[in-house]
Amino acid sequence: MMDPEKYNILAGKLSWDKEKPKILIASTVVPESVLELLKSKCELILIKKESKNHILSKVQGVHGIFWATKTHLDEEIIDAAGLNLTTVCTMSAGYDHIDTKTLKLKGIKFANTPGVLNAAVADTAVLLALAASRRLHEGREDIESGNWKTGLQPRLGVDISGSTVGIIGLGEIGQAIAKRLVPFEVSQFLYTGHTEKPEAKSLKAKLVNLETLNKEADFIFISCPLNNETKGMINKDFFGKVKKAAVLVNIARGDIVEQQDLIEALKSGKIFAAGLDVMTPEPLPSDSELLKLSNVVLTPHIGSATKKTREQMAELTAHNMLRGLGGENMITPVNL
Ligand SMILES: O=C(O)C(=O)CO
Repeated sequence: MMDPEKYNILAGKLSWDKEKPKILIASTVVPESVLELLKSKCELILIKKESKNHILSKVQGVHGIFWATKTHLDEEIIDAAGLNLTTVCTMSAGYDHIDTKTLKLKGIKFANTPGVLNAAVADTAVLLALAASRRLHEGREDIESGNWKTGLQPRLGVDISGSTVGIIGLGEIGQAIAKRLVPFEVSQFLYTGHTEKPEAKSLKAKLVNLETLNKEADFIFISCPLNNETKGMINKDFFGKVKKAAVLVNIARGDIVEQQDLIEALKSGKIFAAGLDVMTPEPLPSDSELLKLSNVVLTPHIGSATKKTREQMAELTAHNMLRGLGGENMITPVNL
């Protein structure tokens, strides 16, 4: 349910001098309650097809872009919007699909939706870690193919209890993953990052470099943003040093991992298993080699896909948009 007071929004007070501002909403996933709120203040231009040409044909003259698609919001679309455009809000935490350089150059305000999805994404990470380490996919295959052996199961998994968990990027999502794993009796948490995180103290997590995490972690969680520094960071070199019984979980972005190198590592037994919510490309083609591997558990980028979380993301995006258009401080702006 929408709570107009939640963000202390100027919902009632917001008014425009002349006509209502126009917002392009590139989404079919925005809840009706959020559309209603926006409709009361703005003229909405709804994009029902995710095709770039369709978006280009609708975007001209808009004041705001509410972006809830993984389509690249690139310079061409931003240019096509024209000079009215003041505010872009993405209904996502990550914004590697947004041309922030062009937004900055043009002085366009930008906001994302951090925070509200931490729990859902961290839950997905734990789901994948357990599923991959306990060979969920292979077990299912055994049942389906009639290969379920009687007696004690020979397909042995690896334990989280007593393990060393490495978290690449101890931001809010990384911390939420670690907090969920504490009751699993993890032996120690390692994390990588540029600086020590104050929150790491209560988790007794130790800041290490990627090389140390690579060599020591039994479970490796990727929870950092995709950028020039992290693109392709988990590659052949990494898999050359990883523990044979290690489990890799990626809930961040597919491009942080060199996917072909991961496939080779999974096939050759350099790594035990992987649980991936993100991959390259998305959607993954149905003939991808990843789908042929038994030691991989895949989910189709469902990290934030719960009803409550998506409603909260949409609400936050809407409130950012109204504030941005109204010249107020946005709730979760990105400093470009
Ligand atoms: O919001 C995001 O960036 C996500 O990818 C959620 O899974």
